Amino acid sequence: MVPSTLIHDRYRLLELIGRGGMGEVWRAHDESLGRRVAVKCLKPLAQRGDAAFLRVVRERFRREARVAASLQHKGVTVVHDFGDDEGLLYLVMELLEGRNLSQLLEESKRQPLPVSEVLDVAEQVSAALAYTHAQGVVHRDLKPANVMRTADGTVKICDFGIARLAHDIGFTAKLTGTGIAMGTPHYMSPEQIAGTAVDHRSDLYSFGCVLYELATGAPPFTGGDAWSVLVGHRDVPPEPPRSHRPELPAPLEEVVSWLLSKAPEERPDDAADLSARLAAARACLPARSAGPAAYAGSMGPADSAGRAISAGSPAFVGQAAGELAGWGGAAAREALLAWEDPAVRGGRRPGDVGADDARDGEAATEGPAPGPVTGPAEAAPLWMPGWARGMGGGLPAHGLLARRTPPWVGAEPSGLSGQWAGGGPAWPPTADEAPAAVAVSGGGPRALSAAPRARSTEPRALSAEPRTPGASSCAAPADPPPVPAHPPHAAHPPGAAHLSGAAHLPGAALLPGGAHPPGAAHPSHAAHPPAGARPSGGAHLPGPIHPPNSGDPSCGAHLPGPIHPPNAALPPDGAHPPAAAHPSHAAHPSAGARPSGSAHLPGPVHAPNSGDPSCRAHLPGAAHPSGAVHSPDGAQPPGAVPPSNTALPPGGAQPPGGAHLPAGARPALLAVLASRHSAGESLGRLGCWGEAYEAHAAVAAERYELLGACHPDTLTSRLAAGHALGRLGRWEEAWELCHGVALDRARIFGDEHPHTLSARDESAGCLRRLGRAAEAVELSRDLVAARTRVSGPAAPATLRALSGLGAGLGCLGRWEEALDMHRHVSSLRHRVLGPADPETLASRNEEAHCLERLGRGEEAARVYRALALRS
Ligand SMILES: Nc1ncnc2c1ncn2[C@@H]1O[C@H](COP(=O)(O)OP(=O)(O)OP(=O)(O)O)[C@@H](O)[C@H]1O
Repeated sequence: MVPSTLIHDRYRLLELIGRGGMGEVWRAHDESLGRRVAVKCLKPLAQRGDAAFLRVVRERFRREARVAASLQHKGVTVVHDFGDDEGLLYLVMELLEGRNLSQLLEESKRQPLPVSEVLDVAEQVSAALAYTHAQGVVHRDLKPANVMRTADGTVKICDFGIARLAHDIGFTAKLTGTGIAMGTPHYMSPEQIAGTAVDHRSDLYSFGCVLYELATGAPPFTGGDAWSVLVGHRDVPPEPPRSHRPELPAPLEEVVSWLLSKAPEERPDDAADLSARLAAARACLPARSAGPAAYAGSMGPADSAGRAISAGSPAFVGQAAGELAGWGGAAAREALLAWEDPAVRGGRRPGDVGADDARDGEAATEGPAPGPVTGPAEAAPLWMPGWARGMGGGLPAHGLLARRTPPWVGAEPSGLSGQWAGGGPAWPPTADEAPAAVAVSGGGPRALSAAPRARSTEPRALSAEPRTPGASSCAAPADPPPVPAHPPHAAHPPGAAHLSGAAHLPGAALLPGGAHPPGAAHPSHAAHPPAGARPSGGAHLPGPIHPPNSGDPSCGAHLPGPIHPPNAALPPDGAHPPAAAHPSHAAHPSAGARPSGSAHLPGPVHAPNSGDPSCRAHLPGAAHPSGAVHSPDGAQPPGAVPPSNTALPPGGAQPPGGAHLPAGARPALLAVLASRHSAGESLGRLGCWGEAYEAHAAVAAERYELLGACHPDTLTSRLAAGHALGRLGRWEEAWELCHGVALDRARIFGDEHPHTLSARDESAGCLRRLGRAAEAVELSRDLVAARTRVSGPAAPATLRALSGLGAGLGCLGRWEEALDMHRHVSSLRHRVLGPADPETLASRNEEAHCLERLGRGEEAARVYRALALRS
């Protein structure tokens, strides 16, 4: 948009106030009523060219705007009007003259606010939330940028309803059924991160994060990268605010900690419940600051003479330090003054979880912070993760500075002020792109070539055990997988190779305590994929990949080494000559000795439940780790597990790695990996596919090392890495990974196990994307048959397979057949899931698309119209 634009012949845009993920906010003039207003223009969506989808969005916008307009509370921004001006969705609000809390923090150089102001904001926001929650309205994206403080000190929450709209359309939660909200990572509740049900208590958690930031200067979790923030919310108890600022009144700390309870049921049930404690906190204030903060202008705290002062100014520090003297004495006063010290400000900030210097460096290379550079230039990059800048969390929202576009809007050309251009994945994914609870696409062998995260970068305070197994889609098993810790290298007879973990030599019993029989292969070989071994990876399953006591049928006690691929050039009994034990002389088959990735047929490799004897019998690392490729020249080809962690040191010394951890460390490390996996999932849901990929690849590599290539968890991670790569558009690699995992799972679980089928689903999707439609159709037909046998003809998974088949037929130009398929699916979904279910709507949409392609425009339009009404 440009200044002077007249919207709906009524609202003249005057000046851009700011820009967020959803659109731009303008100071405007209502020419009809002759008053100043704020107009939020949503970013245009039309370029997506999906008429039905746009209708759905418009309808949702209207619905949410109506809800927002119905809210009447002095703590909620008034919505006067909304509309659709030739495709431009806009919202007219009262014009708030003031600053949002993010701006206030930036302007105060991220100094914490004086306590009286924190309390003032707490009281006003809790009153507003108590009201809106009583109306049944959940904000879902509460953050400092969405809370305005006006010149007279009134605090108002913005964006009710609009945040929900963003949630609905931005990340297709409704369309895929994943239930994930588009939230701001620094303020996201654990349940938003987990993608589970979100209610008003999620707002209370976000509110706790906001208060934490106001009180300490930083949100509770601000790690050096995305996963550490997400893992922090999910698993790490926040550091008590008073550990950062001892002078905070204890009741205020209690309120913040209560709000930040991980489990919703442990939070207050009602924001009104906070009032007593907030009053108690206010009672702790010295008399002169016990009342509501005085405001002079809109810039922040006022000095004793009522002049506006900058929070970073000496006057501000003096004032706040004066408060401290009342509660915490000289030490507290010093603590606050220390914030002024550049050395303190440049170091770790409250809530940092695991941001090591290397990561900080990485973050710093991502470009200049989009926020106003009001603080010391060196401070922000050191503790604010680069990815978060692009996501708007806790960052200035006043939009006059560059801001990275969220991935979901990146694909659309801007129709506003030209600031939103950028590439991004196609959006939203269709239902068949998201067959599992978390959408799956593909990934590539290179998924595993990323070096694993240095352990030093892991959250320092991660709990040793998974907090709520099963709560996330890939929680660690309550008990670690049955992989005994490897005894110290010294325990092995000289020259003897070692069996890794619980792997068994054919005919050889595993010695108690994981002792290794002489002659067993060295575990490091598991990490040295032989020639021709192929990678796997891909689909992202919504839960632990293996049942709780995952008796891996083919790998026995979780072979820590590679899986033997079919047709591998191995001795029939699977035993390997001693020479093969060391990677440097391993008897890697030549590249031609086994089928390369593309030579594998995408169907079953072994009979169902065959208990793949090769998998059980082969020594770990012997010849064929399924998860890796070893090129003849020894270079790690795409998909190989990073060699850095796996190289066998000269002289046969044990390589560093999980297999050599002290036994007690293993469960903790596995739990950390599970958390990191979940964080990767959350990143994916947030559209950060590059980072999701890195997280999954790193976890895959570490699981490979700890658990072996054919452990179900390793495969899950590899599949997830593949999925992320697919979302990055690297379909060839995605297919390699998905296909490989499908093969491995077929061996481990059997051909018709749901996990196997999920991976094959993904393979089919990749094939379609690669234009290998005939193969995709063939695979989809097999899948439909298998899903029907396993789950029944109307099971959601079967319907997704059918939908994939329809999509493949469409790719082949067989639109009539595709239409039949989609109609069949939508009628079943209609019956099973209901007419308004997103999956039902998605298949109706496919139907309409087929009709269009068949030149049956009127019928297509009818379906689109029905869809728009339905939504
Ligand atoms: N009614 C209003 N009056 C004045 N300024 C407003 C009003 N509503 C929002 N703003 C300001 O406009 C700017 C942009 O707001 P917007 O809601 O688009 O972005 P955001 O909340 O920072 O990000 P996102 O939309 O991604 O959550 C912010 O600085 C916000 O404080």
